[in-house]
Amino acid sequence: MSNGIIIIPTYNEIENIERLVRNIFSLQRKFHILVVDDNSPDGTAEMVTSLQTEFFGSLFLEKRAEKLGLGTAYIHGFKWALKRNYEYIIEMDADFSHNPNDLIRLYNTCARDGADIAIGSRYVTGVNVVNWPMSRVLLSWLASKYVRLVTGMSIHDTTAGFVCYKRKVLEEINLDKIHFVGYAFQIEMKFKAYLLNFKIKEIPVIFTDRTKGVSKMSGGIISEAVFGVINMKFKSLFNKISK
Ligand SMILES: Nc1nc2c(ncn2[C@@H]2O[C@H](COP(=O)(O)OP(=O)(O)O[C@H]3O[C@H](CO)[C@@H](O)[C@H](O)[C@@H]3O)[C@@H](O)[C@H]2O)c(=O)[nH]1
Repeated sequence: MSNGIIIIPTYNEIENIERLVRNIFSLQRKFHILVVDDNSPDGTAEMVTSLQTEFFGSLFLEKRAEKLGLGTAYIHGFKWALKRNYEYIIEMDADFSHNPNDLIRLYNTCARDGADIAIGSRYVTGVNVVNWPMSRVLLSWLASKYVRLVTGMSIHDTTAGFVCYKRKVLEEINLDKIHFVGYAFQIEMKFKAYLLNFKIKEIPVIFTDRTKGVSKMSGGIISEAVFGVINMKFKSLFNKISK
Protein backbone atom coordinates (compact mmCIF):
# COMPACT_ATOMS: atom_id res chain seq x y z
CA MET A 1 0.00 0.00 0.00
CA SER A 2 1.32 3.43 -0.95
CA ASN A 3 0.47 6.47 1.19
CA GLY A 4 0.44 8.74 -1.86
CA ILE A 5 -2.00 8.83 -4.76
CA ILE A 6 -1.76 10.78 -7.99
CA ILE A 7 -5.13 11.90 -9.36
CA ILE A 8 -5.17 12.47 -13.12
CA PRO A 9 -8.30 13.91 -14.75
CA THR A 10 -8.61 12.93 -18.39
CA TYR A 11 -10.59 13.94 -21.40
CA ASN A 12 -9.26 12.56 -24.69
CA GLU A 13 -5.75 11.72 -23.51
CA ILE A 14 -5.29 8.44 -25.39
CA GLU A 15 -1.97 9.63 -26.79
CA ASN A 16 -0.55 10.42 -23.35
CA ILE A 17 -2.08 8.20 -20.69
CA GLU A 18 -0.21 4.94 -21.18
CA ARG A 19 3.22 6.58 -21.31
CA LEU A 20 2.38 8.73 -18.26
CA VAL A 21 1.17 5.76 -16.21
CA ARG A 22 4.30 3.76 -17.06
CA ASN A 23 6.49 6.74 -16.28
CA ILE A 24 4.95 7.28 -12.83
CA PHE A 25 5.16 3.58 -11.94
CA SER A 26 8.84 3.54 -12.90
CA LEU A 27 9.72 6.23 -10.31
CA GLN A 28 11.79 5.25 -7.30
CA ARG A 29 9.01 6.18 -4.92
CA LYS A 30 5.88 4.13 -5.31
CA PHE A 31 2.61 5.99 -5.80
CA HIS A 32 -0.86 4.80 -6.67
CA ILE A 33 -2.72 6.40 -9.57
CA LEU A 34 -6.39 7.26 -9.95
CA VAL A 35 -7.58 8.34 -13.42
CA VAL A 36 -10.89 10.23 -13.49
CA ASP A 37 -12.13 10.01 -17.05
CA ASP A 38 -15.20 11.78 -18.43
CA ASN A 39 -16.22 9.17 -20.98
CA SER A 40 -13.54 10.28 -23.46
CA PRO A 41 -14.65 9.31 -26.97
CA ASP A 42 -11.03 8.45 -27.90
CA GLY A 43 -10.91 5.39 -25.60
CA THR A 44 -8.73 6.79 -22.79
CA ALA A 45 -10.68 4.85 -20.15
CA GLU A 46 -10.44 1.60 -22.11
CA MET A 47 -6.67 2.06 -22.27
CA VAL A 48 -6.55 2.52 -18.48
CA THR A 49 -8.70 -0.58 -18.02
CA SER A 50 -6.29 -2.62 -20.12
CA LEU A 51 -3.33 -1.36 -18.06
CA GLN A 52 -5.07 -2.31 -14.83
CA THR A 53 -4.25 -5.98 -15.38
CA GLU A 54 -0.55 -5.16 -15.38
CA PHE A 55 -0.75 -2.69 -12.50
CA PHE A 56 -3.38 -4.47 -10.45
CA GLY A 57 -3.96 -2.83 -7.07
CA SER A 58 -2.01 0.34 -7.96
CA LEU A 59 -3.94 1.79 -10.90
CA PHE A 60 -7.56 2.84 -10.42
CA LEU A 61 -10.18 4.27 -12.75
CA GLU A 62 -13.28 6.30 -12.08
CA LYS A 63 -15.39 6.79 -15.17
CA ARG A 64 -18.00 9.52 -15.29
CA ALA A 65 -20.86 9.69 -17.78
CA GLU A 66 -19.87 12.89 -19.60
CA LYS A 67 -17.46 15.84 -19.70
CA LEU A 68 -18.23 17.61 -16.44
CA GLY A 69 -15.15 19.82 -16.00
CA LEU A 70 -11.70 19.56 -14.47
CA GLY A 71 -12.80 20.87 -11.07
CA THR A 72 -15.56 18.37 -10.50
CA ALA A 73 -13.29 15.56 -11.74
CA TYR A 74 -10.80 16.45 -8.99
CA ILE A 75 -13.53 16.70 -6.34
CA HIS A 76 -14.69 13.25 -7.38
CA GLY A 77 -11.11 11.98 -7.10
CA PHE A 78 -10.50 13.66 -3.72
CA LYS A 79 -13.60 12.05 -2.23
CA TRP A 80 -12.54 8.69 -3.61
CA ALA A 81 -9.07 9.07 -2.05
CA LEU A 82 -10.42 10.25 1.32
CA LYS A 83 -12.47 7.05 1.61
CA ARG A 84 -9.17 5.17 1.48
CA ASN A 85 -6.04 5.56 3.56
CA TYR A 86 -3.96 7.95 1.45
CA GLU A 87 -2.05 10.58 3.41
CA TYR A 88 -0.82 12.56 0.37
CA ILE A 89 -3.09 13.35 -2.56
CA ILE A 90 -1.51 14.81 -5.67
CA GLU A 91 -3.07 16.53 -8.71
CA MET A 92 -1.44 16.25 -12.09
CA ASP A 93 -2.34 16.83 -15.77
CA ALA A 94 -2.27 13.85 -18.13
CA ASP A 95 -0.30 15.50 -20.90
CA PHE A 96 3.29 15.69 -19.54
CA SER A 97 3.06 19.46 -18.94
CA HIS A 98 3.98 18.39 -15.43
CA ASN A 99 7.17 16.37 -15.35
CA PRO A 100 6.64 13.06 -13.47
CA ASN A 101 10.20 13.36 -12.14
CA ASP A 102 9.04 16.36 -10.08
CA LEU A 103 6.50 14.22 -8.22
CA ILE A 104 8.94 13.09 -5.55
CA ARG A 105 10.04 16.67 -4.79
CA LEU A 106 6.40 17.71 -4.54
CA TYR A 107 5.60 14.78 -2.26
CA ASN A 108 8.66 15.38 -0.04
CA THR A 109 7.74 19.02 0.45
CA CYS A 110 4.66 17.78 2.32
CA ALA A 111 5.98 14.48 3.69
CA ARG A 112 9.38 15.75 4.93
CA ASP A 113 9.47 19.55 4.83
CA GLY A 114 6.34 20.34 6.78
CA ALA A 115 4.08 21.84 4.11
CA ASP A 116 0.35 21.10 4.15
CA ILE A 117 0.15 21.96 0.46
CA ALA A 118 3.02 21.88 -2.03
CA ILE A 119 2.50 23.70 -5.33
CA GLY A 120 4.60 22.93 -8.40
CA SER A 121 4.96 26.53 -9.43
CA ARG A 122 5.83 28.08 -12.79
CA TYR A 123 6.30 31.60 -11.48
CA VAL A 124 8.52 31.42 -8.38
CA THR A 125 11.65 32.21 -10.29
CA GLY A 126 10.58 34.20 -13.35
CA VAL A 127 8.40 32.38 -15.88
CA ASN A 128 9.21 28.69 -16.32
CA VAL A 129 6.97 27.72 -19.19
CA VAL A 130 8.18 25.95 -22.31
CA ASN A 131 6.43 25.87 -25.70
CA TRP A 132 3.30 27.79 -24.77
CA PRO A 133 2.40 30.52 -27.27
CA MET A 134 3.20 33.97 -25.87
CA SER A 135 -0.54 34.74 -25.63
CA ARG A 136 -1.11 31.76 -23.32
CA VAL A 137 1.95 32.56 -21.17
CA LEU A 138 0.69 36.12 -20.76
CA LEU A 139 -2.84 34.96 -19.95
CA SER A 140 -1.66 32.53 -17.30
CA TRP A 141 0.86 34.94 -15.77
CA LEU A 142 -1.60 37.84 -15.72
CA ALA A 143 -4.26 35.54 -14.24
CA SER A 144 -1.92 34.64 -11.40
CA LYS A 145 -1.09 38.34 -10.78
CA TYR A 146 -4.78 39.23 -10.90
CA VAL A 147 -5.70 36.52 -8.39
CA ARG A 148 -2.89 37.61 -6.04
CA LEU A 149 -4.11 41.19 -6.20
CA VAL A 150 -7.79 40.41 -5.65
CA THR A 151 -7.43 37.69 -3.02
CA GLY A 152 -4.36 38.93 -1.14
CA MET A 153 -2.75 35.47 -1.31
CA SER A 154 1.02 35.58 -1.69
CA ILE A 155 1.10 32.50 -3.96
CA HIS A 156 2.81 33.12 -7.31
CA ASP A 157 1.12 30.37 -9.36
CA THR A 158 -2.49 30.47 -8.20
CA THR A 159 -3.83 28.51 -11.18
CA ALA A 160 -1.24 25.71 -10.93
CA GLY A 161 -2.58 22.22 -11.44
CA PHE A 162 0.40 20.34 -10.02
CA VAL A 163 -0.30 20.19 -6.30
CA CYS A 164 0.23 17.86 -3.35
CA TYR A 165 -2.29 18.05 -0.51
CA LYS A 166 -1.97 16.51 2.90
CA ARG A 167 -5.08 14.53 3.66
CA LYS A 168 -6.11 16.85 6.53
CA VAL A 169 -6.42 19.78 4.09
CA LEU A 170 -8.97 17.97 1.95
CA GLU A 171 -10.77 16.77 5.06
CA GLU A 172 -11.10 20.31 6.35
CA ILE A 173 -12.10 22.09 3.15
CA ASN A 174 -15.79 21.52 2.49
CA LEU A 175 -15.53 19.83 -0.91
CA ASP A 176 -19.28 20.05 -1.41
CA LYS A 177 -18.99 23.84 -1.34
CA ILE A 178 -16.42 24.19 -4.11
CA HIS A 179 -18.23 26.20 -6.78
CA PHE A 180 -15.88 26.39 -9.76
CA VAL A 181 -16.01 23.61 -12.31
CA GLY A 182 -13.19 24.69 -14.65
CA TYR A 183 -9.55 25.65 -14.03
CA ALA A 184 -10.73 28.33 -11.53
CA PHE A 185 -11.23 25.36 -9.23
CA GLN A 186 -7.45 25.50 -8.72
CA ILE A 187 -7.74 29.06 -7.43
CA GLU A 188 -10.68 28.28 -5.15
CA MET A 189 -8.91 25.33 -3.51
CA LYS A 190 -5.83 27.45 -2.78
CA PHE A 191 -7.93 30.33 -1.47
CA LYS A 192 -9.86 28.10 0.91
CA ALA A 193 -6.65 26.49 2.17
CA TYR A 194 -5.20 29.99 2.68
CA LEU A 195 -8.29 31.08 4.67
CA LEU A 196 -7.87 27.98 6.82
CA ASN A 197 -4.23 28.97 7.52
CA PHE A 198 -2.68 25.85 6.05
CA LYS A 199 1.04 26.01 5.35
CA ILE A 200 1.46 26.44 1.59
CA LYS A 201 4.86 26.09 -0.11
CA GLU A 202 5.70 26.65 -3.76
CA ILE A 203 8.48 24.71 -5.40
CA PRO A 204 9.74 25.78 -8.81
CA VAL A 205 8.94 23.49 -11.72
CA ILE A 206 9.18 23.82 -15.46
CA PHE A 207 5.83 23.50 -17.24
CA THR A 208 6.18 22.17 -20.78
CA ASP A 209 3.21 22.43 -23.11
CA ARG A 210 1.79 19.18 -24.41
CA THR A 211 3.08 17.74 -27.65
CA LYS A 212 0.16 15.32 -28.03
CA GLY A 213 -3.58 16.00 -27.82
CA VAL A 214 -5.18 19.41 -27.28
CA SER A 215 -5.83 21.77 -24.38
CA LYS A 216 -9.41 22.00 -23.12
CA MET A 217 -9.10 25.68 -22.24
CA SER A 218 -12.12 27.72 -23.39
CA GLY A 219 -13.65 31.18 -23.13
CA GLY A 220 -16.12 29.90 -20.54
CA ILE A 221 -13.26 28.70 -18.36
CA ILE A 222 -11.63 32.15 -18.52
CA SER A 223 -14.76 34.13 -17.68
CA GLU A 224 -15.58 31.77 -14.80
CA ALA A 225 -12.20 32.70 -13.34
CA VAL A 226 -12.28 36.45 -14.03
CA PHE A 227 -15.69 37.11 -12.49
CA GLY A 228 -15.67 34.23 -10.04
CA VAL A 229 -12.53 35.38 -8.24
CA ILE A 230 -13.99 38.80 -7.42
CA ASN A 231 -17.18 37.17 -6.23
CA MET A 232 -15.21 34.69 -4.11
CA LYS A 233 -13.19 37.47 -2.45
CA PHE A 234 -16.31 39.55 -1.86
CA LYS A 235 -18.07 36.67 -0.13
CA SER A 236 -15.02 35.99 2.04
CA LEU A 237 -14.99 39.63 3.19
CA PHE A 238 -18.51 39.25 4.46
CA ASN A 239 -17.71 35.85 5.88
CA LYS A 240 -20.15 34.26 3.50
CA ILE A 241 -17.65 31.87 2.03
CA SER A 242 -17.83 28.33 3.23
CA LYS A 243 -14.39 26.87 3.83
N1 LIG B 1 -12.09 14.39 -16.45
C1 LIG B 1 -11.87 15.57 -17.04
N2 LIG B 1 -10.61 15.97 -17.30
C2 LIG B 1 -10.43 17.16 -17.91
C3 LIG B 1 -11.48 18.03 -18.26
N3 LIG B 1 -10.96 19.16 -18.83
C4 LIG B 1 -9.62 18.98 -18.83
N4 LIG B 1 -9.30 17.78 -18.28
C5 LIG B 1 -7.97 17.20 -18.06
O1 LIG B 1 -7.30 18.10 -17.19
C6 LIG B 1 -5.92 18.15 -17.51
C7 LIG B 1 -5.53 19.61 -17.84
O2 LIG B 1 -6.27 20.04 -18.97
P1 LIG B 1 -5.59 20.79 -20.21
O3 LIG B 1 -6.67 21.19 -21.13
O4 LIG B 1 -4.43 20.04 -20.73
O5 LIG B 1 -5.03 22.08 -19.44
P2 LIG B 1 -4.08 23.21 -19.97
O6 LIG B 1 -4.80 24.03 -20.96
O7 LIG B 1 -2.76 22.66 -20.32
O8 LIG B 1 -4.05 24.03 -18.61
C8 LIG B 1 -3.04 23.99 -17.64
O9 LIG B 1 -2.99 25.29 -17.16
C9 LIG B 1 -4.09 25.71 -16.38
C10 LIG B 1 -3.96 27.17 -16.07
O10 LIG B 1 -2.70 27.47 -15.55
C11 LIG B 1 -4.11 24.90 -15.13
O11 LIG B 1 -5.13 25.37 -14.26
C12 LIG B 1 -4.35 23.50 -15.55
O12 LIG B 1 -4.35 22.65 -14.41
C13 LIG B 1 -3.27 23.06 -16.50
O13 LIG B 1 -2.06 22.88 -15.78
C14 LIG B 1 -5.72 17.18 -18.67
O14 LIG B 1 -5.30 15.95 -18.14
C15 LIG B 1 -7.11 17.09 -19.30
O15 LIG B 1 -7.34 15.87 -19.98
C16 LIG B 1 -12.82 17.59 -17.98
O16 LIG B 1 -13.82 18.26 -18.25
N5 LIG B 1 -12.95 16.37 -17.37
